[in-house]
Amino acid sequence: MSSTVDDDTAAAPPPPSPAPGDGISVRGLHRAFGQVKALDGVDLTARTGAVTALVGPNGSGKTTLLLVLAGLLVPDAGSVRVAGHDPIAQGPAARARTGWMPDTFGTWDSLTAREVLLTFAAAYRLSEAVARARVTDLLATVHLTELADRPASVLSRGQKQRLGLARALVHDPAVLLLDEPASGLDPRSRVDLRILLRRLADEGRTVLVSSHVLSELDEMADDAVFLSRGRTVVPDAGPGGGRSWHVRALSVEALTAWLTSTGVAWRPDEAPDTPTGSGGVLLELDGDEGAARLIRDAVTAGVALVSVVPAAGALEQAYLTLEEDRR
Ligand SMILES: Nc1ncnc2c1ncn2[C@@H]1O[C@H](COP(=O)(O)OP(=O)(O)OP(=O)(O)O)[C@@H](O)[C@H]1O
Repeated sequence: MSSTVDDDTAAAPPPPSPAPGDGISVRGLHRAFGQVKALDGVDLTARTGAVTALVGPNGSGKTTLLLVLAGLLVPDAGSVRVAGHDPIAQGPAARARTGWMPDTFGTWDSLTAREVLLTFAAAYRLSEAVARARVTDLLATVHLTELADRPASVLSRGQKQRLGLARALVHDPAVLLLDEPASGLDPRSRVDLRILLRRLADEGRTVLVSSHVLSELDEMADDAVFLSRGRTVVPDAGPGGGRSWHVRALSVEALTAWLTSTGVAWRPDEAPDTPTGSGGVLLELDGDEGAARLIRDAVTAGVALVSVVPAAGALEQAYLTLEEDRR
C-alpha cells in the first residue's frame, strides 16, 4: 500500500486517495475526566486503504478516543495525527479531511434529510451545485432517497443513523471515524454498511470503526486495535496462540479417550448438545491447518467426527479475553 507524494500527474483524476501518511497515528495518548483515566496510554496506527476495528469493553475509552481524533476533545498528553494533521492545533485542516459519525446522530427535526446534508455541505464550503449533486448521491447510497424531502423528525433511529453516515461523507473525507455505526441498523442496512465501508477503504480512505457487533467487524476489518481501561492492549491468543474450536464426535467418550492418549489438551464444551445427541469438546487449534490435521488424524484413528467449527470469530475470541476488564 505504499505510494509516493509526487505520483500525481496532470492527467490523473482528482484524488479520492489520500496522500501517504494520511492515516491515523496516535502515540502515548492520555485523557482524564477527573479521577477517571479514560485514555491512559493509547498507541494506535490505522492505515490508509484499510478498515481498522476499534474494539473494547464498555468504558474502555473508544468514544473518548474517537472524540479526540475528531478534534472534539482536547487530550491531556500525547501526539495525534489524523490525515497528516493535529486535530487540535490544525483543527480546520484536520476536520476538512475527517468524517465523523457519532453513535447517535442528532438532527434538526424541522429540516428535511436533504436540508440537513446541504447544511453540513455548506459548512464545509462546498459550492451549491457540487453540494446538491453530492447530497443526492449520498442519499441514494444510504437508501434515503424516498425520505429525502420529508422532515428529519419522521426518520426512524436506523434511518437517522444512515443519515449520520451520509453526513460523515458529505465532504469526501480521507479519514472516517465511525462510532458504533451499525447500532440501530436492520440486517440489510448492516450488510450495506459493510459493503460501503469496504468500498471506501478500497478507494484509499482510512476507516476506523468501533462496534460491539464483532462478527460484522470480523468480516469487514483488515486490522484491529483493542482497548482495555484506556490502554491499547494485545489480547491473549489462547494457549499456544491458537483459537477455540468446537469438535464433536458420534461418541464423545471415544473422542476424549483418543485426545487424551495423543496428549491433546481439551475441555468440556458447554454448548448445548446438537439435535443428534453427539457430544463434543473445546480445543485450541492452530487455524484451518490445525483443524485439517485434527480431522485427518481422527479419521486415521477411527474416531467418527461430526463437526469441527471455530467457537467464534477471531475478534470475538480476543474480545472475550478483555471482558473481565469491563468497567
Ligand atoms: N464526559 C465525561 N465525564 C466523566 N467521565 C467520562 C466522560 N466521558 C467518558 N467518561 C468515562 O471515561 C471512560 C471511557 O468512556 P468511553 O465513553 O470512552 O468508553 P467506551 O469504550 O466508548 O464505552 P461504550 O462501549 O460503553 O460506549 C468511562 O469510564 C466513562 O465513564
